[in-house]
Amino acid sequence: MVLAPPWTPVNDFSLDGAMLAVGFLVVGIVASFVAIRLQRLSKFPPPGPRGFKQSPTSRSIFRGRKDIWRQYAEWSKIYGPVFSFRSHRLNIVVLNSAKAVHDLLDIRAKIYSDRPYSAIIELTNQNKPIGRISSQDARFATSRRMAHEELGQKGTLRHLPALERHVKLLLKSLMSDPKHFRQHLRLCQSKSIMMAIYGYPVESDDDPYITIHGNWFKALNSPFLRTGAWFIDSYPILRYLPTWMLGAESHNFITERRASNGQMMNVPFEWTKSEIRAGRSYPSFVANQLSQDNVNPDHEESIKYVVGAMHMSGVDTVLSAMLTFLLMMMLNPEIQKRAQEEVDSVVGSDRLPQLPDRGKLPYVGALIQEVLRFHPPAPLAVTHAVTQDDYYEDMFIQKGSTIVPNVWAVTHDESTYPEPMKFDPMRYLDKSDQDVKSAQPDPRNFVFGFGRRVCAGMYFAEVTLFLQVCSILATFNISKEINTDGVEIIPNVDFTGGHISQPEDFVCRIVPRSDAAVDLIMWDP
Ligand code: HEM
Repeated sequence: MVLAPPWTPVNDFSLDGAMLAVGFLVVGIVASFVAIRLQRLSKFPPPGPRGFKQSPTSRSIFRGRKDIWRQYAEWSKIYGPVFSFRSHRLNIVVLNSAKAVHDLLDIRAKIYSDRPYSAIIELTNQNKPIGRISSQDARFATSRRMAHEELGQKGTLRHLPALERHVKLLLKSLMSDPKHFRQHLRLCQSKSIMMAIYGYPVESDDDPYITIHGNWFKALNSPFLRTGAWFIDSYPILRYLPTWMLGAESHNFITERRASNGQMMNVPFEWTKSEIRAGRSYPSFVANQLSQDNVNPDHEESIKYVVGAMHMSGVDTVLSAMLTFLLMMMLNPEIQKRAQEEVDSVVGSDRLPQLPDRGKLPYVGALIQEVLRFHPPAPLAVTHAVTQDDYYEDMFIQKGSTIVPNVWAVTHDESTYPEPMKFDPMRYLDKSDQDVKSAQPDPRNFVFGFGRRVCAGMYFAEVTLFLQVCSILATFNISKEINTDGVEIIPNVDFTGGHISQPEDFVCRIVPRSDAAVDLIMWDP
């Protein structure tokens, strides 16, 4: 006799079915729970100061601390080289190491070369110049090509005689009125930029274009324009409200900034057009581009926004490096002397340095690299944005995140640049033939930005820097100023905040090196 198992149900089929269904349900619930957990786990953003939201405290960080790059570098010691935080709805990812900036902004440039959308930038009409347009906009590639054509290596060389003339005038001003070196350096760079891009001859500090640019720059560096500082960048719908509803301070800022951007873009551009119509134009960037066939209104607008960005970016960046150069020469007389000896041995004393000397002056080249490393003119470069979801070392970086390259942290990373606060051009020179690897990475790979957004005026910047630095070394000694008690004034090594950071005001003595140097400065061929 075969006994049925005691647990055999009367109705086999329905009980099995019910149990199976319950089983599937349980497995399904567990599986989806695990899947959701796994997905959440795998979508962990880079670590960072969580709960750091836009609050009165964070507002003071964004708007208060001037050297925010140092704040970020301190956070990177806690959270790692890639950290993130939120400001309202903005995801902000800060990159603090050479590896991270290279891996993401150079190697993955295809998706990391956009600019973050910003309602405040749009409201202030700053969204059209090349520095702000999206990498996905059709005008981006043509604008970059145009900039390369006009102020790349070949294009810059066309302006060399004008650049040398402006440096000569700079030397004359430094000799006759050394105390106002900041104004003279600024004027020299403004002359060079305005001539190269608009063909406009800036005559003096009182020139109306110098004033327009000066006002524009002050606002650029205002804490108002710091990444994450604006509530409406997180809630762009608010940009449709009348601006007075954002408060009097914001309303005034937006109104003034809009007018200032308009002036920067339109006034010099219209001046060049009128010169062309009158048949008198220097072969500037604008004149060259407008003289091409088939320039339609769209193309004309692109030209206007490329040169506008070059004007905006090209003056105070170089000025920053030149001021850091003077400060470092004053504080490091032995480095100054060594550089002067190199210039003397290559250039001699009967002419000023010229561009072809550059390759024969390795120490001066290294000195300029060290100036750029010691204080990058744009310590946080310009923010990028990522155009699709991405992972980096298991961290999830959400599409649209704002990416902040902390250039200052990279150039002050002890593992790459030992004793980062020491000014030492020898970092880039091989100490001996056997010790080739001792040379540290060229900071120009970081300070001029990354990937498809790398500085569009890099070559022009390097040429103007070389001519100014080298000509000053050839003709002047820079030393500490003496106060009325006969005591040397030791300057603070301190820098302004903002997108483009420069040494805070300081004093120094700038004296011609010899009678021969005076003759050289005064001699007009
Ligand atoms: C020492 C001098 C300079 C430094 C350190 C510097 C640095 C930079 C940096 C960090 C960026 C952002 C790159 C990025 O987003 O990754 C940039 C962009 C730019 N720079 Fe420079 N710059 C200098 C001089 C100049 C000069 C002289 C010009 C013009 C003649 C210029 C024109 C531009 C333009 C147009 C952009 C925007 C490029 C874009 O968004 O596609 N810069 N620069």
